Amino acid sequence: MAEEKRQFQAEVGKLLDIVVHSLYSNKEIFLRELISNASDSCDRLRYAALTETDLLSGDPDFVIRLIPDEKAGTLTIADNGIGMTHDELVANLGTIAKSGTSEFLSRLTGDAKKDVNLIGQFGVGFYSAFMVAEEVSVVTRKAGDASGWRWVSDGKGEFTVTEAPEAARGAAITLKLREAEKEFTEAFRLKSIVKKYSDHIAIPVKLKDGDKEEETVNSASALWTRSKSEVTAEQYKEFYHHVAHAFDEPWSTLHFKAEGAIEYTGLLFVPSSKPFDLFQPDRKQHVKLYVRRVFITDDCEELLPPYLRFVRGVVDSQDLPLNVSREMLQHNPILAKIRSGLIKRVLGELKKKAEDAEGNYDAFWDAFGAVLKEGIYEDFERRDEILELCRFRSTHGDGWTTLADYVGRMKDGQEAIYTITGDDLAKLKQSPQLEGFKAKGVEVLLLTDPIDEFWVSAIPRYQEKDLRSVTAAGADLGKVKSAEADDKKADEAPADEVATLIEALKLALGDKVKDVRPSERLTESAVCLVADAGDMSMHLEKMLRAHGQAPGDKPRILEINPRHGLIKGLAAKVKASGTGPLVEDMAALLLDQARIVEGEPPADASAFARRLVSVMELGL
Ligand SMILES: Nc1ncnc2c1ncn2[C@@H]1O[C@H](COP(=O)(O)OP(=O)(O)OP(=O)(O)O)[C@@H](O)[C@H]1O
Repeated sequence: MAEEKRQFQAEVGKLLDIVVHSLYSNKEIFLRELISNASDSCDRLRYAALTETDLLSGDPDFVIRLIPDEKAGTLTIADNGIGMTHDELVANLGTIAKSGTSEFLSRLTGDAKKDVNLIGQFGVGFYSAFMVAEEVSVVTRKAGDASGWRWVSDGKGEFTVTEAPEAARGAAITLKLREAEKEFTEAFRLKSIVKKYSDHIAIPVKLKDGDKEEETVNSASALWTRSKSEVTAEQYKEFYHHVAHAFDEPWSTLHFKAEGAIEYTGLLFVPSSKPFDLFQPDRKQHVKLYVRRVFITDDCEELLPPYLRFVRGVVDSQDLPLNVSREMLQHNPILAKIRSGLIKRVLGELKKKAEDAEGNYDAFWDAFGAVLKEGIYEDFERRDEILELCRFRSTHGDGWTTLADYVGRMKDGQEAIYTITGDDLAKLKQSPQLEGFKAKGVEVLLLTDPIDEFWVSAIPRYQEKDLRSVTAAGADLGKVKSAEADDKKADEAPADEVATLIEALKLALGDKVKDVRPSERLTESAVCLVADAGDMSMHLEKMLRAHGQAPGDKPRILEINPRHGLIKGLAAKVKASGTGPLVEDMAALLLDQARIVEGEPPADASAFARRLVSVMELGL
């Protein structure tokens, strides 16, 4: 077959451009990436060979070889792992299969300093070879195939693929080093890079230094099988980088051995920064499953629930059978026990860090709180435990609060834990719905994650206290004692005038509102909109509408503030001279204004403008 020329997918082109223009300050990490890929490839073949032993024929011992050639100025990283077919080669090294790639690339700014952090979260894997090489060739043969392929590229938009009958099983990546990067042929330099980043790789990494005997340059034992006292913080970190394809510091490292009826070892990490794909719809968990040190899968949903998908690492079971298939994993009682053991450990660790002043729990919460909160309504059994781990913004100061602290601050007569949902903290704080609560010193939780809408309505109670939205009708503020707020009663428009005004407003607004009623919650604003008990909250409706799935506009309840000058004036006017076009215009303006404060446009913008102008003219 003749040489086949192909273009990189546009996204790869863009990524390569950034890589080549050297965003990385430490280029040596290319070796970690390539060794990491080689080790994954051996892991996958080891697993495949459990059922198809022929795949290992003639070459049963896995090894990764580093072959520097000073004269030619090349470095080869060769493995005898699973290798790639022609189509896999084209797909794996010509496209990026990660979900969210385009979205990620669109976030790059072109400013090297900012982009380097983003790229760090994303990981460039194989493509990092182009940081040091002017040309990269990959010679590969898939285990079980008779013949192989050669892939060559200078990273400038195109690559070629030709048949390579001589290819050995696995993959050999040869880098033609740039003039300035020739140091990567020096044995001493390579050894120190392997020690630094790849010591924990469970497969031997061998280096041939000139005429000297080939030597193994890593420890080549699975890190999680070593005892804690033998592993340094640096080694844990490097292992985390390898297993998570991450670049940040782990926020927390859990290394443990469960013994008893079911035995397994775990080495788990909680990252310190958000991975770029945290909110992908698949909500996949990321802990790899091993059985007696043989890699089984990195796609085992049963291992951890979606609300712990920020956890990275490995679990190695003693008890599962080696030939465990995906179907067998599905309702496996051993796996179910491992899963609850892992959840317990992770939640226990979070609790410990939350109680430790030095634990930097706020940083964790900032990054992953929104994910953990999914557990409040998905893991009924551990709901209370998860709720205790949650942190909230509230009208009480600027920091985070726990629910327990909130309950401790509840006022005499306050029956419920009050919440308000929205998408912007600053705007929420200004919401007219909060006025009455602020006046009575009643604290309100300010919830701004999309997930909040769902769990708030799903959990009715915490410590025997109802959770109630301030925007829902019937938020019984009346029962909360407050001398200052009670004084304001005296300021209200007379009850009969208010009743007449309400009738006039109902008549003018018709079915645009579900009801009109006097408000207890307003102190400074004239009006606000609230959802009737049992109706969807306005914020949820807005969120659904943004996703094109909301039911039509539901009429809301318009609350009026009988203590507000405008309402008092309007009530007196209606009492004295009845309703008319001006009152109708004002009614419509009041409703539109309440909508605007909720972040919604007036129902009819031109009618709104016309009414506003005519009312303003009267004021002159
Ligand atoms: N030595 C190898 N042997 C077999 N397949 C390989 C090898 N190196 C890379 N691949 C294939 O190419 C794919 C892309 O590799 P690349 O390093 O870009 O990404 P990755 O390892 O999947 O993820 P990350 O970018 O997070 O490192 C791999 O998923 C794998 O399928």
